[in-house]
Amino acid sequence: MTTVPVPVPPGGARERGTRERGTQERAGRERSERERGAGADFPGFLSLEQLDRDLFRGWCHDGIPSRAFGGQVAAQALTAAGRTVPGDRAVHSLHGYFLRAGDSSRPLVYTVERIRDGASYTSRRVSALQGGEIVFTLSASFKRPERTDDRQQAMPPTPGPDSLPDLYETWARNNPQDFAQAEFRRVLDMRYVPGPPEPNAPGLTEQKLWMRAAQRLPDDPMLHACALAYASDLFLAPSTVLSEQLPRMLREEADEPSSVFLTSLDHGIWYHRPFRADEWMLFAQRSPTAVDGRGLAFADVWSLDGRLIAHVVQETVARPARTRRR
Ligand SMILES: CCCCCCCCCCCCCCCC(=O)SCCNC(=O)CCNC(=O)[C@H](O)C(C)(C)COP(=O)(O)OP(=O)(O)OC[C@H]1O[C@@H](n2cnc3c(N)ncnc32)[C@H](O)[C@@H]1OP(=O)(O)O
Repeated sequence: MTTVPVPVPPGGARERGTRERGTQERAGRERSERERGAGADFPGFLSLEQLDRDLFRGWCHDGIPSRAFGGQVAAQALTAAGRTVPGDRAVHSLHGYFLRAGDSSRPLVYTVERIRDGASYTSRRVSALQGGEIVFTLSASFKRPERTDDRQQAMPPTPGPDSLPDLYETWARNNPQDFAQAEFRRVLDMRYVPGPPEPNAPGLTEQKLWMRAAQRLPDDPMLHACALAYASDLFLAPSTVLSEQLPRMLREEADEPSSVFLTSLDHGIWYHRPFRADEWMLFAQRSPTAVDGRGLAFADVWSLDGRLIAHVVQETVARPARTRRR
């Protein structure tokens, strides 16, 4: 069963057998992760072994049952691209397609193509492979900084993160087993902003979350860009269908496994202004449409001091979950 357990993660009988088998496999894998020296922080989650000039290998943690977490694959692909770019250029946009489910028990190999090195802009294409098949493709563009006018809209009024409960505490109360295995806590602090009882406009779903890296990160802008990419794949998929269900998972009465199959199809990020991913970032998300088994969602990403630091767009497969094979 490859259903992504959103918004109410697994813990029910439906997924328990797989989970127990997974525990033994995971023990072996964690051992080998330690042997490889990968740490439980962003530098560890994004660490890549360089096999050749433009060829890298990385490992994904568990986290999304039966498939590698797309945010980690995208962030590792971006890390690989960044390793081939001169240090005076920062990433300003990326576009990726999730083509096959990644298997977190096996490494991913990242090949980087140097598409263009211009005077101002640098373009890279990355393919992430497993077993000789492409799992994810990324196009990323980097540029030298320029001094021009700075215009942005104002941040919407939002309760600050310090006034909101830790998302994991609520999660743990509702999903104790799942919580114990969540990899996300190792790298992300999260606060859910309670939304209005009714959507602001018919057909529109909205949700806001504060997120930041759980540990202080080194002063490497590329690492902060990759951390944002990682975090940005967590809650856009649910926001395409789950305006009511995401808040529901945070309440005590959340007891039913999700009946929705959600998986990220493609992902785009535009980075606007310098930021630190170890400081609070507000992901203000909205989804104006879901149809034909696909939902589209946008996130405006704000720093705590009201700077618009990025935009994220994602298309997601959103279907009723199959409980047995066709
Ligand atoms: C408080 C703190 C908590 C922190 C914790 C928070 C977590 C709470 C948020 C979580 C949020 C998650 C968000 C994840 C976001 C990603 O990370 S998802 C991972 C990244 N994306 C991917 O892996 C997608 C990769 N791409 C693909 O898998 C394929 O291209 C696609 C999109 C499925 C299309 O493939 P296709 O072969 O053309 O399509 P199709 O035949 O329809 O389906 C292929 C397979 O998909 C599966 N599938 C398709 N439809 C269904 C369905 N309706 N039901 C079940 N399975 C299905 C089946 O395995 C199917 O294979 P078969 O069983 O038919 O053999």
